[in-house]
Amino acid sequence: MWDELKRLAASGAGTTIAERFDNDNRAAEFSLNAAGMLFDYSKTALDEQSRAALVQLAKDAGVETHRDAMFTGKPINATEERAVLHTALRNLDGGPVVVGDADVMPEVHETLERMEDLAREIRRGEVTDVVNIGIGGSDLGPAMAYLALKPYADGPRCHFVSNVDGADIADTLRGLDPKTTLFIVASKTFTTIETMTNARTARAWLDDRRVSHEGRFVALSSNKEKAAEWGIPENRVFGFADWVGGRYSMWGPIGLSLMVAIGPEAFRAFLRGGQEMDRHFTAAPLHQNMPVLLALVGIWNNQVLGHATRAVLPYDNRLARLPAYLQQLEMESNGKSVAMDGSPLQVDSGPIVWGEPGTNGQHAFYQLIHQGTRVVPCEFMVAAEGHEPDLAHHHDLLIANCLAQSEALMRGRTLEEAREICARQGFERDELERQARHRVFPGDRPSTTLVYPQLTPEVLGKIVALYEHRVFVEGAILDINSFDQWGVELGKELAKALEPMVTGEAGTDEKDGSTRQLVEFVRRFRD
Ligand SMILES: O=P(O)(O)OC[C@H]1O[C@H](O)[C@H](O)[C@@H](O)[C@@H]1O
Repeated sequence: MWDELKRLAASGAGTTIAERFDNDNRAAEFSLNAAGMLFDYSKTALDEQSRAALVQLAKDAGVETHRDAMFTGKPINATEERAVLHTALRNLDGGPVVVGDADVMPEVHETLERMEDLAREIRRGEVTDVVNIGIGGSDLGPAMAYLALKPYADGPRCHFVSNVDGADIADTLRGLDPKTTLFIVASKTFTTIETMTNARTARAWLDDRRVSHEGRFVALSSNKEKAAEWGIPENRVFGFADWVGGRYSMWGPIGLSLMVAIGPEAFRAFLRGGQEMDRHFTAAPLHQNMPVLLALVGIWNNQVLGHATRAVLPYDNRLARLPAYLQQLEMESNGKSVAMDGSPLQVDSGPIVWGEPGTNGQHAFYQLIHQGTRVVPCEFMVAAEGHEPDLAHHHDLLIANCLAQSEALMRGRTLEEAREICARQGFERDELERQARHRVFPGDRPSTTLVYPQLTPEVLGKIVALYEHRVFVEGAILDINSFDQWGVELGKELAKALEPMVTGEAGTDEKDGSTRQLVEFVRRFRD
């Protein structure tokens, strides 16, 4: 099928995206309205044939069987022999979900209710600031969502400390009152060096100010023993099972900071949104299935056409951390070189994901997107309505900018048009020709646009679940295990060995010349 797709791509290469709009129905035929959102993928090089071939690719890869295996608790994370059931965390009014021979839903509900009790208590009490200490999946989800849902945040202020760089926690704690600050230590394993180092620093910060630890710490972890060892009382520990992957964990205890900020009701709305996307994903046929289509467009651009990156461009300032969140979700899930059976991948792994909110990006890196030599498929997203009714004219401009970019990418500007512009500006002959060439836009650059009504908790839930399932579908098609992350281990091991070299307790003889030189240079400032 890959060969067939490449053949279709080559045979379609002579037709531009803009020319494909000669068919009046293209916009409707190459978009999907589901779960209250519109996903428009008509500004891509796909045609009916290539889309059908991609749907067939998904079928051949057994996407539906894999999907059902995930939702029914089969151990699809085969390198760690774990089920993958973050969807159970948002299965609010769904049926039982069985892992092994036990229904996991009673415990999911019980934990959710305990979280809600604590969140209510915190929101009623004297806590002014909540500091979530976590990294990766124990940071990016709640940090992204806290910013996204600022209009709903009526609880204590939340802060997110992730980096082992002392600057992070120092800057966060400066100005906070130790008597009204609550620390949430969020770590699935409760062994992550960055998080445990920051948590110890938080404890020392309280000690230095002679404030008792009592009631000041909450732990979110799968490793309840380690959390207990750390001295956090059992009723302040919120556990989750190993079938919740770190980067898929914001729906459960890892979302506590968000729940405290926006309140349990709004958090439930977020879960409901995720569940609605799950229902769509499990019920809709592949060719009318939003996560599947988003994945197929991704596969087409990346593995078939060979575009190595994709830009996520939310025209929504509150989604500023979404690209970072998606970098972990997509790249930690699908950045792998071997198939499930350990053999080398036959095609490229998942793409490099990056992005920034529009319109800021327009004034920075869009130059390359429009005129660079490489094609960057763009994923635009925008809300029909903002949260600032008094500033509706800002929102109109925001939408206009978003739509203008996808139009510009597709249409481009011909040399002829550029010459006319230059002639109007008074350039003549050779100079006109030279100037005109700088003003040409190649066009024919693909993009998709997701439009949602407003960035509410429910809509955010839908968007996050949409991307989770997109990653799942791409992983299934590529025959990748999207749920392990062995690629992060080597650096961790080497860092452990390097620390005593940095402090001078161990020599660097065994290291390569470059590493030795770098350590020695740093050490010059220490002695
Ligand atoms: O939640 P933790 O166990 O502290 O893990 C935090 C993060 O670090 C790991 O190295 C993984 O790469 C991430 O997937 C994980 O989210």
